[in-house]
Amino acid sequence: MENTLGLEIIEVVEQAAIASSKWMGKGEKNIADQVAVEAMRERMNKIHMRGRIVIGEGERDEAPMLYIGEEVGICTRPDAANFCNVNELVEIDIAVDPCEGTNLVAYGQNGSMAVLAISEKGGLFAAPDFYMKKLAAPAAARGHVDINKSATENLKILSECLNRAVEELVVVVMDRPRHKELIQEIRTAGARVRLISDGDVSAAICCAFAGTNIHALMGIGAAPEGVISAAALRCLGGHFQGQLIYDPEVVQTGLIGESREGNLARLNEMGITDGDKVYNANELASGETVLFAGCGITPGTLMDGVRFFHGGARTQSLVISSQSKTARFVDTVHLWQEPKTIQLR
Ligand SMILES: O=C(COP(=O)(O)O)[C@@H](O)[C@H](O)[C@H](O)[C@H](O)COP(=O)(O)O
Ligand SMILES: [Mn+2]
Ligand SMILES: [Mn+2]
Repeated sequence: MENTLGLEIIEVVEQAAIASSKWMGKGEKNIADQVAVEAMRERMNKIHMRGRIVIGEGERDEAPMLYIGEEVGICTRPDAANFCNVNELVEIDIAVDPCEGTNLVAYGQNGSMAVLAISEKGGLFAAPDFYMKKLAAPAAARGHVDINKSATENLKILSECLNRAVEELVVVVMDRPRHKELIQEIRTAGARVRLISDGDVSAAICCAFAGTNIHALMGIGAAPEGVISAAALRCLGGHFQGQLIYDPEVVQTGLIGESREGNLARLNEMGITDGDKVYNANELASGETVLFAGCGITPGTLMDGVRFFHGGARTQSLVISSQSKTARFVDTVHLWQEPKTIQLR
């Protein structure tokens, strides 16, 4: 799967990032999102594949493009037989967030990316549009930290696994009222907190890279983003656990349905009978082959944002593969005109 898709999915996230970054700092989050969706979909539909969106822009009929269940790729077209040997192609599932951190783009802040994860059919957990309690940490702490333990206990374990004092640990937490106590607990334990307004996918992935000075992600963010983060961390061997949150009182912000009971019933309808189950990275991204791709829209810890120059743009992407066990940082110069000289720095 990697051989045929690797380069193409880089272009998919690059195109989404370039389109969205044109709206950077313009205060128009919906447009920054919409153009990313359109660009991602257009490039995706040029790939020789039979893809299906399992995490996308919303349920069928509610979002017109990249909606859950939408089929993408040349080989899903009615006239596919003219282009592809349909029976030979592996069916793949795709989780997308064409603009992860729409507010960050709209307000010109760091940390937004165009992201996607791919696996063979059934290889990604089709997370409902709910919230998810998340715990991400470096590979050295995988299986040692535990989402069921307190933040204080996990910080002590992290400190042992990483061989650094709790005071030397940095935990990313989304700046939300629901995390007031969590933030206090982390600070009391002695660790330092980096509060982010949006963009917890980037924070989760940073945990798996030494040198980012991010050692854990704790707290509640969106469930679909949890699956995309898990896909990357599964490939990198990092720690990721996620637990769906269905109680509106716990979340305190955002739309999550009317009641705890109603949400549990909705989960049941989707076949999720244990609403409290804790999923690890291998369960959220269980496929034999998993690929993650992300491209910076605005500058971030792992990747630079899109930089325009006269007649082109430069992007930085990250492609992670479970198959080749690689994390490739890809630096691309996109030329829209005949170049005279390519400016490297
Ligand atoms: O920041 C985020 C928003 O994603 P997007 O809508 O694609 O721009 C995500 O990283 C978060 O995981 C999540 O969506 C956020 O925590 C939602 O929670 P809230 O803002 O408190 O309702
Ligand atoms: Mn998002
Ligand atoms: Mn988004």
